Amino acid sequence: MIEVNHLSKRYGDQIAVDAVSFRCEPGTITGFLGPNGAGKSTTLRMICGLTPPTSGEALVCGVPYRSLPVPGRRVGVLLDASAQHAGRTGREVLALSAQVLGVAGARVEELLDLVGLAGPAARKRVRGFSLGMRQRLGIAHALLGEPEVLILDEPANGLDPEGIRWMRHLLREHAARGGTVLLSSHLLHEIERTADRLVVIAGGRVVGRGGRDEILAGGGDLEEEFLRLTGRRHVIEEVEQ
Ligand SMILES: Nc1ncnc2c1ncn2[C@@H]1O[C@H](COP(=O)(O)OP(=O)(O)OP(=O)(O)O)[C@@H](O)[C@H]1O
Repeated sequence: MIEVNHLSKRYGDQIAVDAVSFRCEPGTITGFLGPNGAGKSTTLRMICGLTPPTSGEALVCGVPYRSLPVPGRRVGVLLDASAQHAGRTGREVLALSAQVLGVAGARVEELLDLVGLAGPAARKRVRGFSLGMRQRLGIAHALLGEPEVLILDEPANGLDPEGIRWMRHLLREHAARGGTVLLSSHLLHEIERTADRLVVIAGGRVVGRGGRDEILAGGGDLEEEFLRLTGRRHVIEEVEQ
């Protein structure tokens, strides 16, 4: 469960996130959408205790993220796939975190296999990884502590079509087991297929929130609805004229 209550972040004169509220329930995948600079990453960083909010609060499993005794056991986070130590191999990255989380070494091998980084890839240093391989390692890292909540910022970035499909199944299975998923992405078609709930923000404010079918009840696709909600449709129409 994730609860975001009137969360705001101000940088100087600029309000990056403005009284954002939403909930992500167990057993659901929530797609978090918005144009560039809308405030998605800032919101996710505040939920994960990396950026202090100016006001409001975010609770994960009922408490602020930083109050969880071993956060990686409750919440799997992927915010920046390039944040891993470039000089370590994929196996080393996971083995170090497994020690911190008190996770058995066998889980590292299981995850390398699950994300397609077993064999020679596991011995390669992260600096030699493609973007897709970094994302796969980041997803393995998020899953390491068998958390019930997953918070993923653009996890499909750099994945090939097979990888995107694999991730969709992985997230659906996680939700089917009662897990909670919050997923930001610019891949609207993918979000439309994966998420069952949507939160749309623009200019730091929530402009749409609800079940996917409810939001798409007008009969349009998610791209149309996204452009309407975020007030960008007229910009596209001007460009197309
Ligand atoms: N550390 C910071 N200092 C100052 N301004 C910031 C900082 N971090 C984010 N911002 C500003 O806050 C706004 C929201 O940024 P954020 O990265 O949350 O957007 P986003 O929705 O994740 O965008 P994108 O889709 O491009 O990744 C932007 O205007 C950004 O410039």
